Amino acid sequence: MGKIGQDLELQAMWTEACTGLRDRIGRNNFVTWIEPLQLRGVTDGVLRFSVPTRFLGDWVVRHFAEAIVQECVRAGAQVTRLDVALARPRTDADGAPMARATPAPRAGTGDGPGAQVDIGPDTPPEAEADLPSGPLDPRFTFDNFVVGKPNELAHAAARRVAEGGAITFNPLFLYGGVGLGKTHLMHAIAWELRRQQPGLRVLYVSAEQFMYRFVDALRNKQIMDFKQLFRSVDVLMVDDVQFIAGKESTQEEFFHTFNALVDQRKQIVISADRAPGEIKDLEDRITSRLQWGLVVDLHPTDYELRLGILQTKLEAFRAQDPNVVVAPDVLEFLAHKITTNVRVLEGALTRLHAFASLVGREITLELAQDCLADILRVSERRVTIEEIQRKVAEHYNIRLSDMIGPKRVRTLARPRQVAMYLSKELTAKSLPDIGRRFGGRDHTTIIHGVRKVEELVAADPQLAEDLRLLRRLLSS
Ligand SMILES: Nc1ncnc2c1ncn2[C@@H]1O[C@H](COP(=O)(O)OP(=O)(O)OP(=O)(O)O)[C@@H](O)[C@H]1O
Repeated sequence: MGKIGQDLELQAMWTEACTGLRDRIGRNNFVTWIEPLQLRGVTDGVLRFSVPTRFLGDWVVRHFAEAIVQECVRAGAQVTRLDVALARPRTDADGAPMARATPAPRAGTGDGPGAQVDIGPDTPPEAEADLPSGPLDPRFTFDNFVVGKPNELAHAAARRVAEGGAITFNPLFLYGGVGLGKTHLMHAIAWELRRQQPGLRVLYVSAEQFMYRFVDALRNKQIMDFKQLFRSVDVLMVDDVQFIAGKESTQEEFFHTFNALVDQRKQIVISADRAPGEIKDLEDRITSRLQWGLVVDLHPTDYELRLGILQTKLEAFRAQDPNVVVAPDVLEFLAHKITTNVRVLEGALTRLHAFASLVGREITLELAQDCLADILRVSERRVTIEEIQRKVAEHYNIRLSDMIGPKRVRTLARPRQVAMYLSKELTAKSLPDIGRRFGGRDHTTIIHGVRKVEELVAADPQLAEDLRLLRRLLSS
């Protein structure tokens, strides 16, 4: 048979094998991994493919070699293994075989039939040379992280991951309200891993960056580079994962990235503002994967932790400028008053420090109250609906998801109404806003809930006591 006849026969065989492969490994895998392969020929029982990237070649050999060989045999080819080489410009215009890459072929790690990857000169791909990680804040280290009861478990888990030893949980999922130290802990892990193992490929991105890079890659037809980058890291850290909720393609890509890394036993660290099960519009399969490892909650700060953070910060300021003197009762006062989040607490101290440097005298309680009047005013009424829901759920021993969910049984409905009532009383949110935070309920449901509690409380001393206790907890 002439060359053209052989080429046609080869093409027909490959088309048939592809049909089998699509059924066997699923459309997504097929489009991602098999479509970019170019069958160059068959020599001595070896299927020879060219691949656009080294990563794709490695991946195909590791995951699909057996399937490819079997489907080709089924389609009539007499082959026992495959060989992939990086695509190179052809050596002449009429399609002579492409030049083989220079170094000796490396044995593939593939399962099943023998496979070889010939991946060209031994230059690291871009992903290995320079990982485009999101910027890490130099202040966000373990040394600067103050540990207290509300965050001790999250801190211990982060430390464990930062040791970089055998993976004990994957992923580590850190969640908590605004400004409670999630990003700080993520950066601390990345710093520590980089310090201890400089060769480790640690990639930290916010979920937003993940999405924009994905969209960019799609637009610029560089999706394989994108996959290569995210699947070739040793540790992947994604901050604020709730951002991808409702964004279908990004979720899909995140899902595959996640699976690929877990398959390779690479560590993943995720943060979010709430527990996996409470992130609305996140696909179930992602929610369940996020729960595979260790899910840890950063609780709202308590007085002792806030005081500890203030003392640590003040020490840092004083190391730079020993003339700054802040009376001890000022820190206690701030730790009592500013309960919203650590970011606000830090902001208050920074302002005091700037003020003290300017006026050149000790910061007394009076001066602090003056200087921080606006922050203190806001703090006094800054309780969030999420905090209220969490505290009320804890108090009545129900799950937070049930507080927001649709079930109407009395044991859930009453705590829900209490939380609605407190949300109305302690926050400045409108009724429709509150409704949205309670699983998208209508504002009339909130009015009903508030009235119900008002009605009951007059006759039910236990409920009155519950409300008193909850108010105290929420304002401390
Ligand atoms: N335990 C802590 N010790 C020292 N600093 C802390 C601690 N917790 C939080 N901070 C500081 O509070 C600020 C806010 O923390 P961070 O940015 O980590 O919050 P976050 O939980 O990621 O919030 P967001 O949801 O807004 O992203 C940072 O400056 C961080 O250093």
